[in-house]
Amino acid sequence: MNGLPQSSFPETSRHTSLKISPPLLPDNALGSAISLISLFNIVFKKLHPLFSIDCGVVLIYDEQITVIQEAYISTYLSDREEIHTGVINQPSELTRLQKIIAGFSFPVIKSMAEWEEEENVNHCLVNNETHYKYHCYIPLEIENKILGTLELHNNTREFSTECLMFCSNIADFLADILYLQHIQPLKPDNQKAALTNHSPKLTAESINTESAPHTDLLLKLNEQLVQINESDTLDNFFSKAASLFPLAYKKIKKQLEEIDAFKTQREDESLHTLPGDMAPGNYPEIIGAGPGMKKVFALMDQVSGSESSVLIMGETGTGKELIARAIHERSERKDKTMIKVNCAAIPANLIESELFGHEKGAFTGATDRRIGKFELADNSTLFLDEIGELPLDLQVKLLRVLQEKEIERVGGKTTIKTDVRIISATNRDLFAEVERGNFRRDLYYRLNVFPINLPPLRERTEDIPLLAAYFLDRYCKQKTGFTQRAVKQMINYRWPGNVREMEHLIERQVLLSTKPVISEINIPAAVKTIPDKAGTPQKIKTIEENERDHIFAVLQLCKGRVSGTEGAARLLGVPATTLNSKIKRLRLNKKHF
Ligand SMILES: Nc1ncnc2c1ncn2[C@@H]1O[C@H](COP(=O)(O)OP(=O)(O)OP(=O)(O)O)[C@@H](O)[C@H]1O
Repeated sequence: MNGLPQSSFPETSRHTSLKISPPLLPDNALGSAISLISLFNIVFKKLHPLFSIDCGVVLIYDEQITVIQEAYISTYLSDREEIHTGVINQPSELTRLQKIIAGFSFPVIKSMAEWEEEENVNHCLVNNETHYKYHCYIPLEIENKILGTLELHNNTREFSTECLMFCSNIADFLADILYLQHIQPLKPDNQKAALTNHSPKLTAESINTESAPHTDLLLKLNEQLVQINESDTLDNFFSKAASLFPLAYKKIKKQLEEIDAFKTQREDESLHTLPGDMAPGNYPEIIGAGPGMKKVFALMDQVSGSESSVLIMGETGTGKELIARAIHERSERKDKTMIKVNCAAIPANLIESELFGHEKGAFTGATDRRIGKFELADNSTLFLDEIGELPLDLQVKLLRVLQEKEIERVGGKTTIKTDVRIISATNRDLFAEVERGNFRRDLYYRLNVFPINLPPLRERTEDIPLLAAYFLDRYCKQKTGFTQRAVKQMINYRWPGNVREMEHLIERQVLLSTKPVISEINIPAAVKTIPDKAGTPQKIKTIEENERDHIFAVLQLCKGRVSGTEGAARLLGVPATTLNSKIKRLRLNKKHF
């Protein structure tokens, strides 16, 4: 504002938070100054982070547009990260440049270069040493009458169409309020008509002045605003403003909501960055930095070096096997491979031979001697996965082996000494199974020397971004990351299949997404579940899924062999050709066995 005296820019308030500063009460107690500046501050604070506007000015002209009656200036001080607001309430005559600006009857964007070319001078604010490079002027207009101008100035960033659109709406609200406050007191009868005629958006009801002269409204406004103090929040301010200017408030609120929504959308589309202080600890292959996993890591530290039996409990896919392997690999037994038995995947009639081995001819089909998993795990660790599925008769045998530390092969006559450390895992509530009589109490206590509970993924959402980044890196080195939206989607999902489900989802997402950043996650629709024996919800599998899982388990047991006496076809009771075509149809891959 060239020509405005520097002394007429008193420093009124500094805003660093969402609190409203005490309202300025000028000598003439202009209610309008207070309300407009408060609104202007709020609006500018919202506009600044969104469009990087460095300076905003509201100029209010006199009736003839020859004098600036009032002006509010909000400047963003980047070095101090704060907004500084000034008010002018001494009328001053419009300069040549200001007359041009006041003559703009529609929004105008001008650069420093354009001003210099057209007027030989750039438009700059006298009290601000910055010569702004980009300018935007929006008339505050009601019914073709210019009441003032909303000016916006930027140092580095050009004004976008989006910004112009938003700010034009903001200018409309400011004009509404300006009009309301500067209207001359009218006779009550005329007032309603005048207000409705001038601005269809403002009704008599909106200012509730059916009989009172307009000055009453200003007094009321002043009274209310004086009550606004340091402790008032933005919401408080708005609820007070709402009672005074219901319609204008509604519009402004809508606009601010739109700005917020736009901001959220921009944030959602921005790249999610991981906090830097989440470096892996002792277990780089296990991702987790939240309190839940830290507790697990501390327990692992305590038990790894010992010989104690460990029972790992947790829902399916929470990483029980991963933890078991990590414990083994940090134990004295690490030089020998950990042996795994999945108690749920082996048919009941074969589990004994699987665990303890059999002699040749021990039963029909036992054409060779077979070494059991216990013998294989000698001087190593035996990982008994899904221990809750072990049939009761085998629970007795297992307990005896654990107590006596020796086994007998099925059909064998000699006992074999074994030195095996047991780590078992279950996704059932094993203690509840003991209470129900499905699991032997003595075996439970023998296995549960050192319990580790793995929290489900939905209870450690802080680990989700880390796990997502880890799997993205594993499945695709070319992709750079996820948007905030994608991370939010993952955090809000319940992950019934836990980390395994997440791993598969990201693997799939990598294939589906063509962009370098994964912007959206195809979260599965809610699946229906039925409780299993233990009451744990289980996904309802289709017949094909069930068939696939069963064939997969038997093939795993037979190490991928389909035909022959030790082949899966025989165990499943179908010809090898039938099994082969099923394997093909179900897209089972032999390389997995
Ligand atoms: N914290 C983790 N960090 C990295 N990968 C993990 C983590 N937890 C689980 N995974 C991965 O998720 C998948 C499932 O883990 P795992 O097989 O250990 O789960 P589980 O609890 O034993 O499952 P189930 O009960 O179904 O046998 C594996 O690929 C594993 O590597």
